[in-house]
Amino acid sequence: MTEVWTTPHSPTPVDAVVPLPGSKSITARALVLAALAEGPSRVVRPLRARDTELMAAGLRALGVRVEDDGPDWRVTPGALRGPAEVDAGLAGTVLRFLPPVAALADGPVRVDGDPRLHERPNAGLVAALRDLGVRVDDDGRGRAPFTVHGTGGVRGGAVTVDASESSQIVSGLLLAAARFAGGLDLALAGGVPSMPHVEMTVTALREHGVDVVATGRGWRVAPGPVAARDRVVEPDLSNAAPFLAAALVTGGRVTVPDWPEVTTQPGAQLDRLLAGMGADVERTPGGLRVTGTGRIAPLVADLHEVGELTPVLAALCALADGPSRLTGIGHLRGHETDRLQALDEVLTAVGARVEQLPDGLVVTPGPGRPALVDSYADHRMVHAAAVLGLAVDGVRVSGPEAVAKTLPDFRERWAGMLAATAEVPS
Ligand SMILES: O=C(O)C1=C[C@@H](OP(=O)(O)O)[C@@H](O)[C@H](O)C1
Ligand SMILES: C=C(OP(=O)(O)O)C(=O)O
Repeated sequence: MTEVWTTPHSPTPVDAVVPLPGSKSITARALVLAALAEGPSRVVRPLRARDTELMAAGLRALGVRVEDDGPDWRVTPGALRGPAEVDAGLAGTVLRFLPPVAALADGPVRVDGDPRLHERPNAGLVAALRDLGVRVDDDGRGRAPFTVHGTGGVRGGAVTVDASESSQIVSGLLLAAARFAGGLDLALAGGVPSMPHVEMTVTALREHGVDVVATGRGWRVAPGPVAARDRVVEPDLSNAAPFLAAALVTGGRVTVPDWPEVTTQPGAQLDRLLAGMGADVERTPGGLRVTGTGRIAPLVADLHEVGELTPVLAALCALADGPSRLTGIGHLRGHETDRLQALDEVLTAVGARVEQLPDGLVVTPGPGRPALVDSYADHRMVHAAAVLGLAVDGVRVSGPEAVAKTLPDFRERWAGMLAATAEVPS
């Protein structure tokens, strides 16, 4: 039977400190680079959630030792081997980061996952691997399931890549590129969304001693060793979005500790975006503090670079005091679900008016009404429903367990944030 979560309604202002576990994106890169490195290393304070556990399991299937060390991971690289099966679940990171690693293995590696994974775009990655001399058997559209026929090495060299549907195609190729015989000279065939995530990849590579330069057309990675390096993972700033949004919705205050001073995480842009929607945003010694002012201003923004923040921002837009326009996010149709369609359905169900654009959404708030909405197996749609439920009594969401993808105890943390509110003396 499908589980249904009645999201808590909170007419009182929240006042909470909400620590968050590690970044999904940084954990994924740390695991892959540790697996390709010259020697053993540790990933400290990694995210332990479905996506990152699948990444660890996928690397183990390829012959890498990834062992628990308390909450941390100890990674010992080994000869990459096939035949192997990689379960990518619904993780774009596993789908796009492991095939280039699999190409270095000495046998066939089959990549499969959830039914929705079969719909996630990947043609640019498969075409690039083929251009680099790797044999890949696929459905003709580059989508999972497919088999990468590793031969123990990749020629590498120059390649032009279509990454217009996902930046992860670029990141996946760059992460493994130092281990290609000729390195990689990657030129983009067109635009690429989520540039901060590509910068995160480039930064991580440099931290592992890899020589990577921007060329104007793309990036060039020199062949060479990947240095082993212990890495401490920053908190996941994208997962901070619903909690910080709660401060705006309730006119309260939420602090996320350990907010990094400098980071490539796209969630860092929440300070600017939430301030633009009317919040007071301060960096304090205790972390990033967002205080609601009682007003939620509409948002007109191009979210091309920070697409994964869209579900929570769109939920805020449905509660704002005027129409919002979010653009640059056509690629969200290929995320965990078609997020533009899903947001249209959910926001409409709770009373907003939504117009879908080819690359975005126009959201016009309306009187809130209770609704049963779907999670679409998408963690961030559950976050969006939770934000809506603070303001609109009676928002229920079916399939809330989707949060396991990046924040398995989301509901407990959400309840904890609201309980902290109740403890505040009046
Ligand atoms: O590299 C990464 O870790 C990610 C890149 C982005 O993917 P897209 O470029 O496909 O949007 C982002 O949405 C995803 O959540 C994580
Ligand atoms: C798009 C997302 O995930 P994935 O890494 O599976 O693409 C996301 O977490 O918002």
